[in-house]
Amino acid sequence: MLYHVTMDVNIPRDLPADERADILAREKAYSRDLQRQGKWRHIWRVAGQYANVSILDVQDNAELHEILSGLPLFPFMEIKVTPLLRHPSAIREDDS
Ligand SMILES: O=C(O)C[C@H]1C=CC(=O)O1
Repeated sequence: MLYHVTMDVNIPRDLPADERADILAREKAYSRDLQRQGKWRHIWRVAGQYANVSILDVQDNAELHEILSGLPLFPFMEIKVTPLLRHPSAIREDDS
């Protein structure tokens, strides 16, 4: 199943710099691993915001929840999920 996910990040200003750097490094590795697996298909920065728009391709709601709640930045994110399905007018065969 495909999901459109928006992640707004809000890291507290008083988080120690080394802790922040550690979380960001773990977040990057976690996200890249899922991209290599094909589960995190797209990630885009939202211009002018510390936020991203992503497309995830996972088995079901339970797997999506497991992945999102495992994000190192999860405690500092507001996440919105929209489930997607193929549009009847879509012409790309390799995109569902
Ligand atoms: O920077 C972000 O948008 C938050 C987060 C999501 C993946 C990643 O590497 O960082």
